[in-house]
Amino acid sequence: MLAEWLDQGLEGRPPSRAEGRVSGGRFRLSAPGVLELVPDDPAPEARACVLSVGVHGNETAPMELLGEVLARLEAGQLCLGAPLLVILGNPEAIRRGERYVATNLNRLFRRDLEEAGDEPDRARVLMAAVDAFYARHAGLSRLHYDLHTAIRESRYPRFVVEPFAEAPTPPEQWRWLAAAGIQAVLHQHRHSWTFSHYAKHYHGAAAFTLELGRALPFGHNDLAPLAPMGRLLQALVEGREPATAAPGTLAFFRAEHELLRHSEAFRLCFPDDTPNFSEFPPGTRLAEDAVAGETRVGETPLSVVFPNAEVEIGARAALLVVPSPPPD
Ligand SMILES: O=C(O)CCC(=O)N[C@@H](CCC(=O)O)C(=O)O
Ligand SMILES: [Zn+2]
Repeated sequence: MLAEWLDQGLEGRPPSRAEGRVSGGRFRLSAPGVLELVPDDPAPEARACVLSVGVHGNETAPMELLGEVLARLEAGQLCLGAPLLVILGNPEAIRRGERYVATNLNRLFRRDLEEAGDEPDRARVLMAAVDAFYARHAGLSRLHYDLHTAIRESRYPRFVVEPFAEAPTPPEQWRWLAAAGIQAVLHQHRHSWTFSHYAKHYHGAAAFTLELGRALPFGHNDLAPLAPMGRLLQALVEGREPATAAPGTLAFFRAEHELLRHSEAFRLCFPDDTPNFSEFPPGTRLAEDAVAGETRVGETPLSVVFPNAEVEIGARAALLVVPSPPPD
């Protein structure tokens, strides 16, 4: 039923059952594409976990990975030990195989959102679902992993974005992520109104956007490099303490500037296939814009992450980042 729920959601079919049991607990569909699972007895190490996929409709590997975890739960190979909120972010975009339909859902997670339209409405549904879920499990530590894949190759194929927020990241996260095959961490320098930022900023959750390789169509993903991440997700589902590794394997970066597209006549001055975390020396011209003029690297080399000249006007066209010391 659970893996079937994911397939039905992807195909736009209504689910065959809105609630039922799995080993160790019960599940309920609380909104389209929103599945809540509640254990009979939460394990001592359980966190209240939000696991989201498909916030961008063309990022399929996380949906396949989470589908495998749900299939194991359904088959009785895992026993539910923690409350989970499993979210299919943008079902219509998933059905179309597109990043978004009208506007980027992952910029809309703010409580003062006033925009009208399908994606703003979806953001409101998801914010309400997260608020209600964390309120129902108020005694537990909060976690949100928002699973994505990136448009381009990357010097670090698997990395996380740590949203900017007051709440510090619990240090165990670095050990879990290192054991799960994450290679780099990018600390955001300002509010970004992404889904993971929402959970961290408004709920104090340990929250990340996880980039798990490149965005490819269904059936073209190699899930083998994501096996350690699959094991981390399984541990969270069972409420077990996940495997840990020394965080010394993680490369840490912090965002220094956000390059915005201000006009139609915006272009990036480097090839489209430049991998994430490519470094440019001082003086390099990075972008030209009819309104903002040109952007050049200053005295310190800058690396570029998520370069995309095709974003909506006013949106982020790249993050410019520098290495940073590991957190204490
Ligand atoms: O590869 C790209 O250019 C985009 C991949 C992607 O969707 N990244 C997320 C990052 C969210 C964050 O900054 O936390 C996004 O752009 O929404
Ligand atoms: Zn994405």
